[in-house]
Amino acid sequence: MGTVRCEFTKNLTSEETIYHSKISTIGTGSVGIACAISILLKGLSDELAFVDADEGKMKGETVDLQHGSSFIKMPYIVCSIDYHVTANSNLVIMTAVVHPGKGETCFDVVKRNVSIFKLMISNITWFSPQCKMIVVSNPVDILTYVSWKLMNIAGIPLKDLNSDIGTDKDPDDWENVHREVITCGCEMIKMKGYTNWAVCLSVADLTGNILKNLRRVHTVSTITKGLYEINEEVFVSVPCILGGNGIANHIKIKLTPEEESRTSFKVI
Ligand SMILES: NC(=O)c1ccc[n+]([C@@H]2O[C@H](COP(=O)([O-])OP(=O)(O)OC[C@H]3O[C@@H](n4cnc5c(N)ncnc54)[C@H](O)[C@@H]3O)[C@@H](O)[C@H]2O)c1
Repeated sequence: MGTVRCEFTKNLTSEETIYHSKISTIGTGSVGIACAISILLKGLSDELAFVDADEGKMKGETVDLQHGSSFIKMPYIVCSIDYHVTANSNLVIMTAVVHPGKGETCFDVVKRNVSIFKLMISNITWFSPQCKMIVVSNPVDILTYVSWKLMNIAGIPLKDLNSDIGTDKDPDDWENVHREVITCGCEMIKMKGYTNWAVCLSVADLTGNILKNLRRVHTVSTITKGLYEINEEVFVSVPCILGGNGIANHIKIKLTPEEESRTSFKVI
């Protein structure tokens, strides 16, 4: 008498599974798990791997997801504190972060996060030298600003309808939108302690563009040395063409002298 499996089916082909779009998420906190769910619900991955330093939490999240895997039609969800589990990923999403300990200054925490980041990068590239990476961990970039003259609805520039848009003279006070973009993250953190859904749904959108090589335009934070008179290696959110090779092109926006002056800053 053979195993139940042998009695139940007759095997015709190799059982070895070939995966086509493996995604790994480093960090299984509120952002890592929301990214995973957003990606799974879009059916973008056929293998998902998690790495986190907190083994108990990581295993708990993984088993919880595995229990629901029949509803998302993606059975292969694995985890480990060791990066070998990420081997041959097409895409790796970095969400790991450490928070300030008692008496730690902001600079202490930044230093610790930089060391973690370096370790993550070396491990990820060792096991998946060809992968693309999306970094969600903060600080993502040091500067976000709106370029009003390019804002349009159905191709009609809002600046043509209201030449004072975004200025002190604007009767509609559109500058308030700019202020809200800058402050809404902090407001949400005051309300729920963290933010995750909007950013992770956006990460899933970027993931689809990369895995399907859609070459769509997204505003993402990228190195901008040489653009807009920026002479240092700083990351700034600018519109980019995103495809299978990651960021393929910057879109060169024509800035007014006033907008360009906002890009001049000192790197400390
Ligand atoms: N870009 C955005 O718009 C945006 C939005 C929300 C959050 N974030 C950022 O995303 C990051 C994650 O946020 P979160 O709410 O998920 O935090 P979290 O504290 O819930 O999760 C972080 C996870 O990282 C893990 N971790 C810590 N050190 C690690 C290491 N060395 N190796 C592997 N895992 C490690 C922790 O165990 C934890 O599970 C933060 O930097 C946050 O500021 C960015």
